[in-house]
Amino acid sequence: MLEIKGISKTYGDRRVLDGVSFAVKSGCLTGFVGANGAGKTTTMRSILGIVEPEQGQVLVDGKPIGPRDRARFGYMPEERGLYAKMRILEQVAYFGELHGLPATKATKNAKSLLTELGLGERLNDKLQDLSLGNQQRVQIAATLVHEPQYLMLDEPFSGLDPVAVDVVLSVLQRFAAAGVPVLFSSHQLDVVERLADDLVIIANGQIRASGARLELQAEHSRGLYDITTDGDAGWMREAAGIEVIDFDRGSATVRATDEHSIQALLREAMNRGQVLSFGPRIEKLSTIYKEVVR
Ligand SMILES: Nc1ncnc2c1ncn2[C@@H]1O[C@H](COP(=O)(O)OP(=O)(O)OP(=O)(O)O)[C@@H](O)[C@H]1O
Repeated sequence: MLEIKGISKTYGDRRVLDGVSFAVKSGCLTGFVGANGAGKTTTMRSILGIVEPEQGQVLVDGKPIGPRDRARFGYMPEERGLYAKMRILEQVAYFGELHGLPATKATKNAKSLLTELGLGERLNDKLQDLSLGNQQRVQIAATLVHEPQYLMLDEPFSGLDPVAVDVVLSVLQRFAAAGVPVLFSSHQLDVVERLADDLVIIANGQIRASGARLELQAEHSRGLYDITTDGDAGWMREAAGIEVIDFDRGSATVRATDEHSIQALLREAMNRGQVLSFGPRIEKLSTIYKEVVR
């Protein structure tokens, strides 16, 4: 497990990280979400020791992180740094060797990762001859080639088509399943909602929410229901203990103050006509995000 405890960083008179604390659990994909400039990259750089925070510490399995731990990290920075004219297999293997792998092992890992990422037919192509999405896959292979035991990726899914997102996801899940803590930042909330086991939401250098995604969604969905009737649902606005959040003719999203109010609403709806569908609503991450960063 990777723990970030009370990290603060100031540039000039701007505090860009303010007591940032969260954990990245082994075996989990943790999505790191925040607006531009919220502090995601600075947090990742602090974990890696590229940025020196004034306060706070990073713990690896309960102990302060050291250079040996950092050598076992895989980090994919926001600024991609590959060689345009180098063949991709050679290039990924080279990154493996830079991390201390023997040449044969580096080539073996590079080949199997690139193949897993769907580039098995392109091993001898130069990077510059690949589409941007495929170049991104190569960058991911270069991040993973030395079999890192901790993973941090800045926007690994940006610019990928839906099939590529799934390919990269399955590779990251394989690492997570082997016990690797995986932290990835993303602006694509729909992608994070689908992929992340845990969530960390940062705004203005402060952590606004963190923990299991499903728990966070359940917490923000308490008392929320979707109901569709065959008539006009306008009467629900007057129902006791009910707040209508959204409304479109026969359909409404409501928040009930208690169990009794929602049961009464359902009975009344059935008295008035047909209830076509009814069920608890799980709040979307994009809505929760807007609520917690406000
Ligand atoms: N070396 C630096 N000197 C001065 N300010 C910096 C430096 N690095 C980052 N900042 C500032 O710190 C804040 C946080 O930046 P950071 O790159 O961590 O945000 P981010 O969440 O990664 O944003 P994005 O989603 O746009 O990548 C920003 O206001 C940025 O301008």
